[in-house]
Amino acid sequence: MKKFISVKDLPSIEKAIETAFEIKKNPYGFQHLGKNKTMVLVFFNSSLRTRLSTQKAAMNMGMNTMVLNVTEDSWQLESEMGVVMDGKNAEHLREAIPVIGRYCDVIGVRAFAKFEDKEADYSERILTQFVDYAGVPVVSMEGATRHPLQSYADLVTIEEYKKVDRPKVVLTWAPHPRALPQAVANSFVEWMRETDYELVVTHPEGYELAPEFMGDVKVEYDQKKAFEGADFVYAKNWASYTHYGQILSKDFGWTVDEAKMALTNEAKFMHCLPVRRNVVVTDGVIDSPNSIVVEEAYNRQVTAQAVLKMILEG
Ligand SMILES: NCCC[C@H](NC(=O)CCC(=O)O)C(=O)O
Ligand SMILES: NC(=O)OP(=O)(O)O
Repeated sequence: MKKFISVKDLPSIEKAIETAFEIKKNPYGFQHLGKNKTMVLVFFNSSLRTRLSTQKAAMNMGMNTMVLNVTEDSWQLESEMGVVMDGKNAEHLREAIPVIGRYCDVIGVRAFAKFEDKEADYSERILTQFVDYAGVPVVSMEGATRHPLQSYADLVTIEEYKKVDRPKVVLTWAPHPRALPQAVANSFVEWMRETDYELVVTHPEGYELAPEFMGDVKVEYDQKKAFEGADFVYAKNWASYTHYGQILSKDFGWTVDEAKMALTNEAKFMHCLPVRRNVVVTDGVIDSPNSIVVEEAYNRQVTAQAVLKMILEG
């Protein structure tokens, strides 16, 4: 595997699941692959899980890791081509990326949607430059439109907990005080479409995801109806795609609570984290035995390691 930006980069979904379970059983069995190799993790945005799980994954593979936080104490990096750089940005990605690439064997990069320009976000302006100029494989640690490491962990988590071959998986929008990217939701849909699960997406009107991600996936605007018989409930907030980056609703009627979970087939509750308690989900649901958010987060380490294995094997 030469890069990991979307589900399309995998050899196959079956092989990805198989590799993840192989790693989960034997996390230290592949250290020879990463010996004397280095991964640089570049963060344009905050992180807890991705930062730690990806570093741990690289270490388990025998690799060294370095982390670059593009924040106020590093050079601010320009991503737009052809600009007169007389503002705050001291260095262009066009130089910075190949320089980073010379210091390592794999680059991980996190660059969220900025919500300033839909075209810049949906063309993955930053991530694409990394892929084009790094000279080494690039792993997305959440781009503007996708979060493939998250979705891979979500898939493996569902595979571990499913009680039927074709579980009903519900992606539900939930309220949030801030405008969050569509990346986790887009990616979740993209990965679920590669399976034969029954996928239902529920959200208020105006929160439709980009058609290239949704395809013919069913939208059920009645959240309670969507929850009926669900085996997995995956909650996430995202800002509007059509009214790009706007918050159209903060309706707590969409919070995932015990009454709605009672409509499901004893569904497991999932969220990528970090989560706003009693806004996105009630304490009662996230603290219940059906909440699998911590194991889901642990699987971030497992699947990051599986990605590195597939990359290091070429
Ligand atoms: N990688 C997991 C989610 C990251 C990001 N969440 C956030 O920014 C939450 C921040 C807050 O709750 O203030 C998102 O939704 O894409
Ligand atoms: N789920 C996830 O990506 O978490 P972080 O934003 O903390 O990395």
